[in-house]
Amino acid sequence: MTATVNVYLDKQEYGKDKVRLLKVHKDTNVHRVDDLTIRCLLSGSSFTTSYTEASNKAVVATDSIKNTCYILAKSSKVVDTLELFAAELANHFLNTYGWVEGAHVTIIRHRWARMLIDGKEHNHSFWRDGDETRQTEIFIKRGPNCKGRRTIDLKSSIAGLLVLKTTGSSFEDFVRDEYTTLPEAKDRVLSTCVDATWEFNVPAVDSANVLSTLGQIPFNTIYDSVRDVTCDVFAKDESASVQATLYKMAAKSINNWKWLERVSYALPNRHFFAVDLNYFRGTKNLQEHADVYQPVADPSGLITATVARSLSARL
Ligand SMILES: O=c1[nH]c(=O)c2[nH]c(=O)[nH]c2[nH]1
Repeated sequence: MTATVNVYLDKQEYGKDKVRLLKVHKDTNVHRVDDLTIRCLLSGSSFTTSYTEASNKAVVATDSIKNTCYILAKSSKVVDTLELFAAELANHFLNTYGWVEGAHVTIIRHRWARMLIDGKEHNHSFWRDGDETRQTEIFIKRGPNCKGRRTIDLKSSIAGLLVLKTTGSSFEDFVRDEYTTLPEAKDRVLSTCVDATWEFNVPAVDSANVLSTLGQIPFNTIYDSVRDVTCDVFAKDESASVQATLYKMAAKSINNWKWLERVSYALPNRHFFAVDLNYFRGTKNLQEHADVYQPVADPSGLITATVARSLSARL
């Protein structure tokens, strides 16, 4: 006889993923678009029996969750501010279904840049100018003791911003031992695909005040600013390493915005190695002679860090 192992449901969340939606803002004849991919996940102890006892009594169908995304996109005035639209969605599920304890919404916004036609920005034609996306993730929970309170975890990010600089980057003075083959580089190509995430400091609020509290945060300006800082520091820093440049980027955005608690970066170091052409008539292409490089897709370095506001800076 096999012994029965005691198990329990440790965690659960369910909902709809990859809800695709294009909102066209037609308030003037200069149309704007928000091309979104949405994930809405619900959680709470009432859903336990759907896993453990095959009871669907509490289950809001994921199909209804998908429909809700479209219905709110129709009525919402804030689709163009991802954080607020995500909050509207999460709030809707908590307000509509009293047994939902947590609503977790992630939205990805895909890029559409306005076309330049005859030298002018076109009113209603767009092109995809890169794979970079803007994202936000909000998790609103009913207060554990006070059901009318809401705690809000909110972070936003830029993913897939591909950048490259051809000088102003070195990597020297690292550990040299029997495992080392990498030469010191006084001047190298630096390229990375930026993932940057900034976490907001949002106080717990009454359910009625979720949207008005969040409405005070200039989310779109913060997004533009973090993106600008990322590019500005990348371009201007005389980089000693990806680590050192990353830290400057993150620290600058925390300094710029009182709302930001933590800023994280994940920066793959997409290597470009100077090709040794010495075999061909002694051609010089290493160190200060380098101008022909081989991009190496794999493996890449991966440098990650989170920089947080220190307690003294909060006072
Ligand atoms: O900026 C860098 N950081 C590293 O840790 C590292 N390691 C390496 O091989 N090249 C680099 N570059």
